[in-house]
Amino acid sequence: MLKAVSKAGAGKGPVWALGAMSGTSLDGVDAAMILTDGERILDFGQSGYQPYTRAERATLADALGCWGGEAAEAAADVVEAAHVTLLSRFAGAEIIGFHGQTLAHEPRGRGTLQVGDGQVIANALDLPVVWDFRSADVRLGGEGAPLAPFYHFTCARWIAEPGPVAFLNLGGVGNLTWVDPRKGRPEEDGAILAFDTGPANAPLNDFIGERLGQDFDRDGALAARGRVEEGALELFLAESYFARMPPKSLDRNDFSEMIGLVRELSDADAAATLTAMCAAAVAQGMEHCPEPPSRVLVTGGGRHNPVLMEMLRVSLDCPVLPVEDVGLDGDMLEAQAFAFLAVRVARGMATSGPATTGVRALVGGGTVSRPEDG
Ligand SMILES: Nc1ncnc2c1ncn2[C@@H]1O[C@H](COP(=O)(O)OP(=O)(O)OP(=O)(O)O)[C@@H](O)[C@H]1O
Ligand SMILES: CC(=O)N[C@H]1[C@@H]2OC[C@@H](O2)[C@@H](O)[C@@H]1O[C@H](C)C(=O)O
Repeated sequence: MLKAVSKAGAGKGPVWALGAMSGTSLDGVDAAMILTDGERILDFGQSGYQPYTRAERATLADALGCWGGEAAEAAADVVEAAHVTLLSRFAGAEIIGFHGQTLAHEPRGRGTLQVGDGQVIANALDLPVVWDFRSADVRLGGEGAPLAPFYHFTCARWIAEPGPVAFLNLGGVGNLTWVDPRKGRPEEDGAILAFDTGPANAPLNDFIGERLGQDFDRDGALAARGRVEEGALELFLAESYFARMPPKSLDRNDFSEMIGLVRELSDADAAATLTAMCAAAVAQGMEHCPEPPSRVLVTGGGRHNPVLMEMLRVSLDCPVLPVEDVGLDGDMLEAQAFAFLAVRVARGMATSGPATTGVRALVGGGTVSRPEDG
């Protein structure tokens, strides 16, 4: 067992790593394997998804914003159980990258909290587990998020992108990574600029849940029938977050009050307006890119929403494509990112830096837990 981590840690060759991500949408856990040496992607492997039940989702939702206590412990139990169920279906991994579920994120305040416990996962799977990826970055003055950008850089190299390109993740929260793959490594000056754009699907999901008891606006069907309320959109864009220079990051519920801006509207108009807010936040964020990217490659569940994708196409000055168009898997990219980052942590490589989280210097965040005997 110990051999596995020292092998992944000390060696230079590629290893199969298994990454798992429980995102801010609270829909479930994604897991994926990649073959990597922490610098390159050599192959993609098995992937899988474990949805949370309605009751599990409610337990997680109740714990959002908690820094401890019973609600957070109950959430940790749910997260650990779902991960053990999902990850035990995989074979051949040498190391696991376990992101966990973010319950609270206040990088300039109390810190950042992802549950559950990587040691529990290490013991159950009998593999070394890298986890708590964000705390070290926050302790050193960084935002602790986003962390996928070093992986996005590597993806840009994998697709042999000739110049600057942007990756846009549309999960519960949105995040944008501008990368210049002409630079040799993600740590180099000018290789990356990354930040959270604003809320993405979370407020829309919450609204749809509140009004219609559904999980989300499937295929944008409701928004497609609505009209965007420009006044509400303007009020939303007046939030100081959008003018703030990156790096910057958000907690899932930082913009939860924006539902108030659409409360008086019909279901369809409210859905259209919340969808437009997500797209407008991205458009504002694009202004921060050091130079225009040739295209925006979209990952995360929001790329399945044709209304949102069309709004992005109308408001951005470059092609907007799902990452599948370049051969990547937009449902698994974040899980792959934490597999990649696990190998980097095990090998003492950086996982974030001034251009991704605003941390003072390059930092390799993450704790390594090895399986305990017994
Ligand atoms: N067919 C679809 N139509 C509309 N929206 C969709 C569709 N499929 C997924 N979504 C949206 O995508 C969300 C899930 O996205 P994803 O799995 O990327 O989120 P996450 O990984 O939990 O979040 P984050 O990246 O913020 O951590 C769903 O909750 C829903 O809002
Ligand atoms: C604190 C936290 O969990 N942030 C998530 C969240 O979900 C999207 C966005 O906000 C991003 O900043 C981050 O996740 C991705 C995987 C990241 O770290 O790159």
